[in-house]
Amino acid sequence: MAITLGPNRYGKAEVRMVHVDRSTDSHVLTDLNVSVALSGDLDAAHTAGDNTNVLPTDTQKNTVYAFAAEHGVGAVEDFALRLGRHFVTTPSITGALVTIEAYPWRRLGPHSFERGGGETRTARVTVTRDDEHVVSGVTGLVLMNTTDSEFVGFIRDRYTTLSEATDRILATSVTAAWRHAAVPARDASASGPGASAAATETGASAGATRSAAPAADWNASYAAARKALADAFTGTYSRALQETLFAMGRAVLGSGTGLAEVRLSLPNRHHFLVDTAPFGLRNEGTVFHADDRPYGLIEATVLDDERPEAPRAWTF
Ligand SMILES: O=c1[nH]c(=O)c2[nH]c(=O)[nH]c2[nH]1
Repeated sequence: MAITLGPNRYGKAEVRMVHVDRSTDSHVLTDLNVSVALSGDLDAAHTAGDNTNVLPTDTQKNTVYAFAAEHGVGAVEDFALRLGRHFVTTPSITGALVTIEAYPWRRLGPHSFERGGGETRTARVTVTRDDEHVVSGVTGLVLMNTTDSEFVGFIRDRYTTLSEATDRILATSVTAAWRHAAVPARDASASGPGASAAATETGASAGATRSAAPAADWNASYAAARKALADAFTGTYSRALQETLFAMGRAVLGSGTGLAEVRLSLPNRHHFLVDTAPFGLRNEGTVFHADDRPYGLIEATVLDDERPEAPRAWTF
């Protein structure tokens, strides 16, 4: 039996960083959870205990803080790209995955904020010597329709007890991630705080084959995609959560230019009508039990099939 080392990666996970931009009287608060995973010429670290090629995860964590201190944060996609491009300048490191969760804070005043209980914005950036991918997304976006949802016509076998529902609650907590077809070239993306510093770094992007695109307004793109998700959920008469999912995926791809693919994961947050007959009361769709588990889990990828696939964007 020959035992060899398979694919591997390593990095600092979940660097919790809060950044306060004080450059205006109205402070800008950014609350992030940043994870880094690096790959490259790391066989000897695993097989011979030789750390010559290892950039410590502690250094990776420090780099996250240092980049924010030096350049500010800006859109999470730009911050992740700056970090990823930096890490692959280390000779032994050929690939970097930077994932970011951005926690929402609602402004209460110029320097006061209330933590939003709502959704988390996400970014997943992969950088190698040859290509770059940006996937933006959202998780924990909880939506409910109190009507305009049915579920009928499904298979019935000897184990089926479910009644057909012609008017039910449809609720879900959306996890969605959408892939941008092109990534702005280093110079084009170097806008916002610290742009000049980022633009003057020497890096691996020189000579790499990347599909260059104009500087992206990641924040506007995120807002449009998020609105498309909510509008499609609200506006679709649903014969199954599967149908709603596809409508949401189509809406995201149509929400802006340059979106190639969206992956959706939608738990069906079941709301069961409570039987009030034992109390001599009718329940005409007013009193429900919100069940937390088990739940149906509806997942799919929706693609613009004129754009090339990019499995590396998801499986790094
Ligand atoms: O929208 C639904 N899709 C299903 O596949 C399913 N299965 C089920 O029991 N309820 C539902 N609802």
